[in-house]
Amino acid sequence: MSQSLNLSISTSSPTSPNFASLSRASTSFLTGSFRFPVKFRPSGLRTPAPPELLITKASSDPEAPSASASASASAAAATLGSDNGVGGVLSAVPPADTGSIEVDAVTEAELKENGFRSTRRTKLICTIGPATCGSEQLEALAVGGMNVARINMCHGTREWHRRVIERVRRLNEEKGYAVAIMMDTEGSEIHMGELGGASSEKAEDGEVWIFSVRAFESPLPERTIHVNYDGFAEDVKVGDDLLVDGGMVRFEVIEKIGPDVKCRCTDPGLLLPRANLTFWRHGSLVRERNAMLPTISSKDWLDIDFGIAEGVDFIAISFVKSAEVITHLRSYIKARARDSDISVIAKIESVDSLRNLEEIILASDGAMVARGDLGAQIPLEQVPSEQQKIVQLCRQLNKPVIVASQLLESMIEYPTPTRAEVADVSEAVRQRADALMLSGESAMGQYPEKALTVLRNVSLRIERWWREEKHHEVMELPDIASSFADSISEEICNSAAKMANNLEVDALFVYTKDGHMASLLSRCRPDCPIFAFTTTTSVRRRLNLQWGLIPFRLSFSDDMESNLNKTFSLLKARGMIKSGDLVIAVSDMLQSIQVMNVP
Ligand SMILES: Nc1ncnc2c1ncn2[C@@H]1O[C@H](COP(=O)(O)OP(=O)(O)OP(=O)(O)O)[C@@H](O)[C@H]1O
Ligand SMILES: CC(=O)C(=O)O
Ligand SMILES: [K+]
Ligand SMILES: [Mg+2]
Repeated sequence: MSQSLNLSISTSSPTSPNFASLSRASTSFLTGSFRFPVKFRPSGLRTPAPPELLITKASSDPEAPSASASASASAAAATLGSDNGVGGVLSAVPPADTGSIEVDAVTEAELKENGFRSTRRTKLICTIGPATCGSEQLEALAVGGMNVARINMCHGTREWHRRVIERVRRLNEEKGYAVAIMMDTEGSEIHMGELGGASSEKAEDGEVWIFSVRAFESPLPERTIHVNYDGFAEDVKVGDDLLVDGGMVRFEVIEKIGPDVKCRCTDPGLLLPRANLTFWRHGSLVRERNAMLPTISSKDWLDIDFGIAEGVDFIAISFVKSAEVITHLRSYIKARARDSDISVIAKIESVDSLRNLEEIILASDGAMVARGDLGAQIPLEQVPSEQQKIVQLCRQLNKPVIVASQLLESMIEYPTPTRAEVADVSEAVRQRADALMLSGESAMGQYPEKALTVLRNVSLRIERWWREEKHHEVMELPDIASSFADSISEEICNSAAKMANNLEVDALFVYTKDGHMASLLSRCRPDCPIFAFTTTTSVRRRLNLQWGLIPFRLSFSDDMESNLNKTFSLLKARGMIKSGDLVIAVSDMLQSIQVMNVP
C-alpha cells in the first residue's frame, strides 16, 4: 500500500497559476479534491504565487502530466564514476551500473546487525596524526565509525598529508568505506615553532623561558621557544600574560631584550610543537596585532591549492573573522576547480567570528565550534553558551556543525575518559550537533580507537535515550528558502519529518542530486534515520558530515515509482530492509511525499 502527495509546481511562466496536485499512484487510494494551504512568504521570490495551492485528485492515467514528466529528460539516470583516489574530478560514464547501490561497508554491517532505528545519528571526525597515519590504523578508525578524517595543515608536510589522503582513498576503494577528507588550514595566528624535534617539553612553575623570533639551529638552546610572528617582541609588554594553547601553560612577561622575551612560568604544563600563543593585558586579550594578520596566509593559499588538487571534501578555515574571506575562498575554489564539490567550513574560534557569526555561517557550507582556540579568546565559562548558540544557529540556517576540541582530552594518555568528558560529549549529542571531532586524542594519543569507541557509544546511548523519552525540545525552524521551488522543498521536508515521527516510520528515503533535500530532512532531526540516495560519490561523501543521514550512491531516474521499486529490491537483497518496513519517500525531482510499506 502506498499513499502519495505530489506537489507539481509550474515555475516556467511567471504568470502561470501554481497547482499542487494530489496524485494517485497505482497503489494509492486517496480520493476527493480539497484545498490545501501551503505556508509561503512571497517576499523576494520570483514567482508570484497564490496564498494557497489548489489540490486536485490527479488522473489515475499513468501517462497524465506530472512534475516528474515535465522535468528535464537530461536528468535521467546519469551515473558518475567513482572519484576515489583521482583528485575529485568527476567523469560522466554511461549508466552501466544502474543495477547497483553503494553504501559504505561499516553502515551496511550496522544496518544489518541492529536494524534501522539504532543507527548512530551523530557523525564522527578524527584528526589524523602520527598515531593514526598508517593504513591499519586508518582502517581501524574507519571500522570504528570515523565518517571524516581531518588533516591539520599546522602540522606535518604536504607530502605527509598526501600519503594520508592516498591511504584513506585506497581504503575507501578497496574495502568499501566512505570516509571523507577534511583539510584544516593553519591560519595566520601567532604560534610557537617546532621544539627542535622533541614531541613535547615540560614547563615547570617558576622556570624562566625565552620566547624569541630569532631563527635557531636545532637543537634549540635550553628553555627557548621560537615564535613565528616578527612583531612579537615589539607587541608584548612586561607584565603581560602569555597563554600557550589557550591556557594549558601560562607565562608572565618579565623582561624584553631585543628580539628575546623573557617569561616566567606561572601555570606549569606540557608545551607541544607549534602550539598557539595569545597574550593578555589587564585581563583582556591583546587583539590589535592579530587583527592585522590575514585570515588566509600565503602558506594557507598553497595548502588550499594542495587540497583542491587532492580533491578533499571539506576545507576548514581557521580564525575566520568575517564572511568575506569565506565568499572569496568559495569563488577561488569555483574558479580553480569548476567541477569540484568542496565544502567550506568556517571555524568559529575568535572574538571576531562570534561578532560576525550569522553572516559567516550564512556564507559557509558549515561551521566548527573550535573550542580550543575559542577558549583562549573568551573566558572559558563563556564557551558552553557560545557552543549552544552556534549549534542552534547552524541548525536554523541548515548548515552542518561540528563540536571540536578536548572532548576526551584525558584519553591522550589514559584508556578511559573522565566522567566530566563523558558529560561534555553527551551535551554536544543532546544539542544535536551534526558531528563530534577528536583532535589530539586520535592524532597523537595513546588510545585513538578507544576514544572513538567512547564517542560512538555515548552518541548511541544519548540519542536513544532522547528518542525514547521524547526529550528533544521543539526548535523553531525559520524559512530559509530563497526561491519558490526551495520553499516547496522545505515545506515537504518539514512535513515529511513530522509525518515520520507521528507515524513512527522506520526510515525516510530521500532521492537527491545535490544533497539539499537530504540536508533539509536532517535539519528536522527526525526520530528515524534518513536514507539519502544520490548519484555522485562526492555528494555521498559530503553528506557523511550531516546528522542522521545514511548516504547511498545510486543511479536513479525521475520516475519515483521505478526508483522506489529498484531501491527496495536492492536493499532487500542485501538485507538492509525487509518487507513490511514503513517508509516515507521524498525527492528533489518530483516534489512529493509518499508513504508506503516495503513490499
Ligand atoms: N599531522 C600531524 N603531525 C604531527 N602531529 C600532529 C599532526 N596533527 C596533529 N598533531 C598533534 O596533535 C595535536 C592536536 O591536534 P590538533 O589538530 O587539534 O592541533 P591543534 O594545533 O591543537 O589545533 P588547531 O591548529 O586546529 O587549533 C597537535 O597539537 C599536534 O601535537
Ligand atoms: C579545532 C581547533 O582549531 C580548535 O579547537 O582551536
Ligand atoms: K588548524
Ligand atoms: Mg584552532
